[in-house]
Amino acid sequence: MEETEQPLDFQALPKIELHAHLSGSISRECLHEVWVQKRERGETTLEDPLIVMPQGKFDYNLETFFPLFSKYIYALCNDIPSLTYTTTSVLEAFHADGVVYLELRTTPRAIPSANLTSEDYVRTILSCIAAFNTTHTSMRTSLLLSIDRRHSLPTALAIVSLASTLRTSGVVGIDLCGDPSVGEISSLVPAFHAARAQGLPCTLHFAEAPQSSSPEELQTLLSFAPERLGHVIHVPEDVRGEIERRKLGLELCLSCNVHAGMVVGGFGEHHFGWWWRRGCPIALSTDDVGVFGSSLSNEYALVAKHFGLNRRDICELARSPIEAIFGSEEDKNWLRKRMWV
Ligand SMILES: CNc1ncnc2c1ncn2[C@@H]1O[C@H](COP(=O)(O)O)[C@@H](O)[C@H]1O
Repeated sequence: MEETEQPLDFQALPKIELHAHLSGSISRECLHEVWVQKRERGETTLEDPLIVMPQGKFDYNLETFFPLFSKYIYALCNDIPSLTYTTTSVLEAFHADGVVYLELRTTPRAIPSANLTSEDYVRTILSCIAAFNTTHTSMRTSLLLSIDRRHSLPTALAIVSLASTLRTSGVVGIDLCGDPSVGEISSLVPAFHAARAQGLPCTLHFAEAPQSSSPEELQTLLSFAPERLGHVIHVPEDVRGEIERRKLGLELCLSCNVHAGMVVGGFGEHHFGWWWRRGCPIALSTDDVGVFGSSLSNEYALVAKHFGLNRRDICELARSPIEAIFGSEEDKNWLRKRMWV
């Protein structure tokens, strides 16, 4: 920040969040509340979330991070009341942090113990979003459906088909996510071709770890013609050039990358510095604020501090993802009027 400037209120700054995984965005306090309720009703034998994920612990690496979902959070958020409660709490937290446009993403999952299909799961999340959009008109939220790297082709195709069916109900695109150390991307090619054929925009976790950054994998991912990429960490120079040429939207998650040890050198060395003002829209994003503990307003504060961005730069940065949202032209116009200059 420049010496003469008033300090910027990063919470009041209208912000766009484009890379937030629903289950990873649930705060541990919220998980604890769900756990207390379930324990009182004799519905869970799980350990207290505040013991499993102690307050103040944010240094999850990729080995300890992914099992949090499969072994714990999914076992706790496993019926309509817990899904509704946690989703609404996530929406409230983004709203309170000054987010005006949110593309939340989630992996459709069936919950047989509650008799829920993966479509029921997605419809439950969509109805929370619709209710919140109605009551909180200063923030607009829509949903991306995530394909996990470990999914089989039939599952991935079913997710694309579900996204297509639910387009009029708040689904705006497809994401590719999951543990970067597992999964064979080439088997999923037909699913992304199907998404393309149906006009569904795509964002992909890209070069997130060395294991998921081979030249073959990066070329395969670029062949999906994605509109946006997430993380973009281990990207060779020629591929960076291609990303710049295509002006792809970039979802950069600084705290996640630093806390999880996915980048070296800390915040000041983050590749945000390389991508800033290269012509690609940049959406600073939280990834999993429930796990890594940094709100979107804090991500803007971190960038201002470590890269010396002044008020005007921050407003330019906050506006830059308008063109990269998967929402409508009307959403873009609405944002153009609301975002600070
Ligand atoms: C380190 N960053 C990341 N990289 C890759 N995938 C991630 C992720 N953070 C979250 N997920 C994906 O999102 C799921 C949880 O939310 P949903 O159940 O879908 O709402 C995780 O299981 C993982 O597949």
